[in-house]
Amino acid sequence: MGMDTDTDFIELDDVEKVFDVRRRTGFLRSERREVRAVDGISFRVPRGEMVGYIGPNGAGKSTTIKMLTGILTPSGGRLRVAGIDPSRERTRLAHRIGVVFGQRTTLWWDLPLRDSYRLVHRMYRIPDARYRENLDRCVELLDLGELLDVPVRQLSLGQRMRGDIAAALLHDPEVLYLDEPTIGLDVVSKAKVRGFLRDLNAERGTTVLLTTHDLTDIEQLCRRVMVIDHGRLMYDGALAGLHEIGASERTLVVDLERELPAIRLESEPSVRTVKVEGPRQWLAFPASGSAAPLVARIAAEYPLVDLSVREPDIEAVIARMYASAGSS
Ligand SMILES: Nc1ncnc2c1ncn2[C@@H]1O[C@H](COP(=O)(O)OP(=O)(O)OP(=O)(O)O)[C@@H](O)[C@H]1O
Repeated sequence: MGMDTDTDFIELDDVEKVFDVRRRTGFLRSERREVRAVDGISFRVPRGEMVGYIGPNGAGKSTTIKMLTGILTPSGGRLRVAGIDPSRERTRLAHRIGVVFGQRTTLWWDLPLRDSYRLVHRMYRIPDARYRENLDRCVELLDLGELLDVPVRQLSLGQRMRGDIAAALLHDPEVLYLDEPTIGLDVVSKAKVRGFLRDLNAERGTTVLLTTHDLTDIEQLCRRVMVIDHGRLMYDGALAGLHEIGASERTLVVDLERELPAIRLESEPSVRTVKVEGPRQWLAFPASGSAAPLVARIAAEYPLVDLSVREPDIEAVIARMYASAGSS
């Protein structure tokens, strides 16, 4: 275990996962089809990094995570986590990774949290002192004190999620895979979970791979983000880079005195009205240009009440990335 496992802590080289799907096409007839859920992905994650892994539904995120835990065996390519081939040594790897799926719990539904944790304690053969120390820490930082004796099924979604995160951390994993850890949570619970993950990463150096549809999670937690679509890596880099990709257009939000047909400016052909909602209209214009002449023209030709300029947000940027990938 030298430098290599630290810089290439998670290692994927041209990893593929192909599913054979049978589809019924008629009575007694079916056809076989290949679904390339992951289609040749390569990346490295150094120890201690917190990386966002994002993409639209069906992009291949869960399939990647399942291969990283050893639940699924890759159809091709090479994959290592902490130097371990996950599907070959799933049990050995299990002692070094933690997994949290936002959509389903790994806790025992009818048991109080405390009992679930005791089972985890035994399953992973965690030394007693270590277990107590980790449990105390999680209880304090995740605010679980009052919840320990409540059966899991009686917990709110946010409480359960915090309970799940604690369960995944009791055995001191070096890597944490989080699949939608803030899905369905209210604002306060989201903030709590994010704060906890940030501290965990900073204090313990836990490597985190985070899948989410909530880009605020990424904004607040990850400096690096990977975007996957159709099983391929579309982007791997700083979050700021995603902004740049989309910086080609800004939006002018115009409030008129009354509802009018979409604004059209003969003198500004590069401006498009992208949305009309009552007296409010949204106009997209090139970021390289100035908004001032545009504003002057609109004021001259339309009954203008108010306006504001909006910078592109990453949601829009990613949507556009997908749109351009789909049309190529
Ligand atoms: N066991 C399976 N058998 C057949 N096809 C599968 C299987 N698991 C996933 N797929 C297909 O592989 C593709 C990728 O699925 P995957 O669940 O990895 O996407 P995802 O990015 O996690 O999506 P979501 O955000 O909706 O969870 C999809 O087309 C999916 O239908």
